[in-house]
Amino acid sequence: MTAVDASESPAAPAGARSPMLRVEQLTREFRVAKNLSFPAVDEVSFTLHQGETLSVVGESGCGKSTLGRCIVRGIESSSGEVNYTPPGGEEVDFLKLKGRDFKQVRKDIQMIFQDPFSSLNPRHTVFEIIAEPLRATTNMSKAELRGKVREIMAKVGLDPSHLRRYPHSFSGGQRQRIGIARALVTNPQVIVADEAVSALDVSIQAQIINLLRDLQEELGLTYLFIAHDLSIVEYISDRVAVMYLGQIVELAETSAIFSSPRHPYTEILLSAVPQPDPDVRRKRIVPKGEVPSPASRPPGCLFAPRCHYATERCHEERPSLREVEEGRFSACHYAEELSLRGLAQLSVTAGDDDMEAREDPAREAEL
Ligand SMILES: Nc1ncnc2c1ncn2[C@@H]1O[C@H](COP(=O)(O)OP(=O)(O)OP(=O)(O)O)[C@@H](O)[C@H]1O
Repeated sequence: MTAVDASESPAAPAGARSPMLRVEQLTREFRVAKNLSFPAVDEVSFTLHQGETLSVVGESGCGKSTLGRCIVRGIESSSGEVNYTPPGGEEVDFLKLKGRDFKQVRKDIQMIFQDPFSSLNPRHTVFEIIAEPLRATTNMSKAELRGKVREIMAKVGLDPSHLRRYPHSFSGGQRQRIGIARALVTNPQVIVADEAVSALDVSIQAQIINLLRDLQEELGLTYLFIAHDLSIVEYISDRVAVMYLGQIVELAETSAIFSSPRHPYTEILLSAVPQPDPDVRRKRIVPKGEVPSPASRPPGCLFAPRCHYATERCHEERPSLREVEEGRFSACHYAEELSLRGLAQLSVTAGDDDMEAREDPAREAEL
């Protein structure tokens, strides 16, 4: 388990914006057999600041969606806190709220889902879909609801006169705009966007990403952006959290993550990102072995069985997520040594041999 003291919860560097969502030791276990459960989200702690975009990345199954759904209370958490500070208000633990207090904060924390095809009820009109969160959290009259829905449709680039249409008459991009309108209709502060563009064509992805950025600027939104496309993440994020087997293994500002990762898993993820410059290509680092089953977790560092740099210590002692530099957090015993290498040293010009890192004796000797 990652042991993160609440006082060292990963936060942005000093001078950054005020904390809006403080996630503390959030855990969600799933039962896979009668006496066997595993933490899909494992004592995750981080702070989301007002107006920032924090992206959560990691390979399929690492717990990104479960984390997002726990934060918006789409599913119950097993333990932990989601402390929310409304603008000008007092911090509350969203997970503990009930009744009117719950509804009040529910309006402020909304989610955009991945698939605009399956997440919209095909039997409901656009009006019914977008108005639903308002119906659940307010007592607005039908006329008020209609006015609000029209207003938000226009804001996300939909024609307000289409509010009686059904989802099937819209394209993928337009459907995602409907999903965004539904998330925005309650005037939220925090949006959890779970793979919000990955089901869309590339040209449409750019439009939706730019819409999200424009809305953030106009409305002062705070985003938790769950994604696996690192090119989009680099473009959209202020900070990036890297997840592996339910835990955050690295968290830092975007430029720091992309220029000099401080965790071997981040290094591997980045080595797979296509380079825009055809004369420069990165060595693709191939992790050892398979992703371990989430239910059979190794005793030491969770990544050690696949890590090219793992030592005996890594197999025995679980590293906690610690601040290795101001605003930079890594759960690697050797994070400081990694900083000396980083991906800059892995860049090679086209034509060089594309070796796996484990075959490079010089790299192995560095540890
Ligand atoms: N309802 C469930 N019951 C049991 N296990 C689940 C359930 N939902 C998710 N899991 C498991 O929890 C782990 C995390 O899943 P999750 O969907 O959060 O990962 P992810 O990183 O979002 O993956 P993807 O990018 O593929 O959506 C996986 O091992 C998944 O199989």
